[in-house]
Amino acid sequence: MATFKWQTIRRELHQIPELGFQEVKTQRYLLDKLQTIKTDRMTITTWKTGILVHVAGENPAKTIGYRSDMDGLPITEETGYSFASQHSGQMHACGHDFHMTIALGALETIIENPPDDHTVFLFQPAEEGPGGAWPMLQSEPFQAWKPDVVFALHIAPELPTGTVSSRPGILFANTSELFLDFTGQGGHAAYPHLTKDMGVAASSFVVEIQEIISRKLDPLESAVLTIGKIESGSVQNAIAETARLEGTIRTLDPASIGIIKQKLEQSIKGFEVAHDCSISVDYGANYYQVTNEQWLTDLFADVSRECHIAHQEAAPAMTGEDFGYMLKEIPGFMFWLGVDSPAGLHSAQLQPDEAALETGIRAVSSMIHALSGR
Ligand SMILES: CC(=O)N[C@@H](CCC[C@H](N)C(=O)O)C(=O)O
Repeated sequence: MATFKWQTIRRELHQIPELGFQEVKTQRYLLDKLQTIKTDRMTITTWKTGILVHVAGENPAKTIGYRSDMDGLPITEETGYSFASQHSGQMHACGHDFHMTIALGALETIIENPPDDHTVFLFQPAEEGPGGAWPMLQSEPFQAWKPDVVFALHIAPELPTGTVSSRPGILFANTSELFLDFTGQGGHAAYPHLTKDMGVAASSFVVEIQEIISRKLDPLESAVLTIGKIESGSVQNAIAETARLEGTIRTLDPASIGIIKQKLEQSIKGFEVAHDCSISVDYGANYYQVTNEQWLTDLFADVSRECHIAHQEAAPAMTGEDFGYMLKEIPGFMFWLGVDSPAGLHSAQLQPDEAALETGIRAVSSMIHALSGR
């Protein structure tokens, strides 16, 4: 029965994905659900499209924070779900519908059986971009209830349901978005010699910059440079005057991001001369690495085993998370929750196993209780 309730909530949230700082319906939905479980112990406040919920402890010595992200992605869903996204071109393709449902479930468990310490549940907007963690961290409501310790989870499609995974130290990478705009001389497709073709320039650029990782960075450093979107031209028989590339840079060492940006800028200068064009670069949102505190990660492994949830050591991943900014200021950790989906994160076919909702709720609420009074 309880599983059915969380499944319903997850499905309702799945239908209303919204992009970063546009989570208006999502916020309304969560506020309505929170009203149904509201007690005198709970204080609810909003910040932008986010929500903070304070639950007073029985005998508080500190505040424990738990964070869920809220936003969807600009991806057109291809799951075939009967409860697929009702928002055209937007999808919960990174599991934030799961994350929010689990936070609600853990909150309800905590209300039913309050720990000694205070708890703060953070529903944070804009994780996929432009980044809600950093401004939320500095907001007045966050500072008023600032947790002494904070944690979060992320679904892991490649791990079996009923399992969790984490590691001490670095779990997620440093990231920087990358937006490049090429401008040259367009013209008729039949007269290429009279133009500066930005379709050709941008395509060559995508290929050339692969060498930054393979030839210009120390091979012992872990790094990714991905162009995920290419846009150029408007018709088959004209040469494009503009092109836009959108991508992301990822590194495990924060210093490597600077090296990659410097090499990129050198390539840009060379390309401007070689292709007689101008190229502007914008690094968008930058996230700091997720670094897990050793004692908290160890405690989580013990808690998981005690509640019969299989725990395995994770490897660092090149995914990014603005939760890294919270962990930079407050001791904490993040863990992966197995959801056994053949399609991965950011796939239009992502189908996490809803049985994992119960595992997530149990893992989070048990960890809050284990932390309380320590
Ligand atoms: C867990 C996850 O998938 N997070 C996102 C974070 C995106 C950061 C930013 N928009 C960027 O692309 O650099 C990820 O793509 O790893």
